[in-house]
Amino acid sequence: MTRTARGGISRRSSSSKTSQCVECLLQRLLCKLQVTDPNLSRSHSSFLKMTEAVENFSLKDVLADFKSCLGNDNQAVLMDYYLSGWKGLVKFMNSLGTIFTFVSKDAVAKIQIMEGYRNSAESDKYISLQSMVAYELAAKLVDLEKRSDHPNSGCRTILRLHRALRWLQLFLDRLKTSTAESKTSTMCTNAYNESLSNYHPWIIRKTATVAFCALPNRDAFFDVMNVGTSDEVMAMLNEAMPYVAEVYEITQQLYAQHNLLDLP
Ligand SMILES: CCCCCCCCCCCCC/C=C/[C@@H](O)[C@H](COP(=O)(O)O)NC(=O)CCCCCCCCCCCCCCC
Repeated sequence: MTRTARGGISRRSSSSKTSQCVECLLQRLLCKLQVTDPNLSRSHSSFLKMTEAVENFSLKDVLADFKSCLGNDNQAVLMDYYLSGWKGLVKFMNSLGTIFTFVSKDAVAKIQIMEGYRNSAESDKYISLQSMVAYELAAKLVDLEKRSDHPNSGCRTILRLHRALRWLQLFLDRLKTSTAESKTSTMCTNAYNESLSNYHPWIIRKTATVAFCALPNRDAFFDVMNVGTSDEVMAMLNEAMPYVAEVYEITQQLYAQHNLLDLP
């Protein structure tokens, strides 16, 4: 199935009245959540309370993990730093409120699968994404056509995170060039539509799109990043984003080279 077919117009246009009804329900659910759960409020002051829970957390450290991923030669992507970066992102996402739990749960499950490999007897085979691909392919541990004997191979699990990393890259790129008036929900939705949504079924796409509406505004978002002033956030993003982009590109090439970009 091609990207276009998965996220395509045909699927969207075929879902007429039913889709509108479900969308309506999701919208109502979201409105209700925003009224009853103060954590979901978009107001700056209530969002600041959330930052208390993640006091010592800075997005700067998270993005630094993606720099460390590249090691010294910038060729291999080191697994432990990659997973550490993801764990930090999950922590950040959890601070955004319960509405994002369905996203973080899935990311956590995937991180745990990979940590399981890193703590197994084959730990050294999973030291980098490159060694993982070489090992799993040679040992025939990857379901290439259909999920069956190896439903949670490292290759397919990392592919899901890799696709999500593209969303992150596009979202942070937008944030980097945003102005005080820019809406985080719009930036997030556009980044999602250009990337991850192409791999998600209709119901996940709709739920994700509704959840994005609960994102805090840009200033509050910057506060929870815990990096400093807007200018400092921008400077940090300018410095860190090339590393995220490089990790993405190296992984993309690795998967393309081995025909692994469509793993079921
Ligand atoms: C900032 C707001 C966070 C928005 C997150 C955007 C991503 C939305 C993705 C919705 C995923 C829904 C959950 C289910 C996914 C799975 O079906 C699906 C396929 O897996 P399967 O083949 O095993 O079934 N899984 C995936 O595609 C992997 C999704 C992993 C999502 C991780 C997103 C982490 C976002 C980190 C946020 C940090 C933001 C920092 C910005 C300053």
